[in-house]
Amino acid sequence: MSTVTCAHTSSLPQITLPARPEAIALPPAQSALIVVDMQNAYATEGGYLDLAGFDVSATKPVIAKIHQAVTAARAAGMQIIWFQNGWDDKYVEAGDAGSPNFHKSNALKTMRKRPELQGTLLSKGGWDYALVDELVPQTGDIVLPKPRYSGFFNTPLDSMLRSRGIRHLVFTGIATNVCVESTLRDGFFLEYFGVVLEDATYQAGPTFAQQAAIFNIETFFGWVSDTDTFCEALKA
Ligand SMILES: NC(=O)N/C=C\C(=O)O
Repeated sequence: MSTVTCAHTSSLPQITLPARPEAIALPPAQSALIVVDMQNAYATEGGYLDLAGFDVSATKPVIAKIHQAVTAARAAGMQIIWFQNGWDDKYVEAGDAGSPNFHKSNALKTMRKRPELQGTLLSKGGWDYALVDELVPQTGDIVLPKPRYSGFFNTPLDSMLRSRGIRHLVFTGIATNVCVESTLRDGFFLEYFGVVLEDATYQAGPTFAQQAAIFNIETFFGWVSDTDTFCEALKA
């Protein structure tokens, strides 16, 4: 089977990650493991997605897979980047009625429907905004707040990656079909190689949303692998 190799990092030490639609070469020192929005909002019952009517009951195994991937990536010298989605407690960063985000964000819509929740969902400093207890950033990791679905919008992500020579992004987190896919797509347009560890992600919505996102990534925007394969490849 062929292996995709970035022409600009091919002289660096590489691992070969078995993936779909084909294996991809990753130089660990020029790769980042991105953990997308593993906050109570997205992974814990009583958080935003749950309150908005999305099923989060099966996210525990995903948290365990992310922990496994982060541990292996850190040991291999990969940069770990934790995204945290949300806004200031007055929701100025969320945008007013002149922003599509005001109209489409299910967190903002849920709070308008249930005013007793106002100020609680995805608000910086609150429980909903916090990362889940099981996943704790360590010294040297980057924790990056982001105000929109894509981690590349209104954040310093692109310059942080370019200043470190990082061209390869390995994605985990929630939700596959929203913030994971949005960031991976924007990365593709910015010339980053994006890989998703399928079992370390979870969708917002029905399972077909996960399948469609994985299909799109595998077919058009990047590569798809899984956590055990990633950890094995790093060990080798
Ligand atoms: N982290 C995400 O994928 N978020 C999805 C929906 C939202 O933030 O409203």
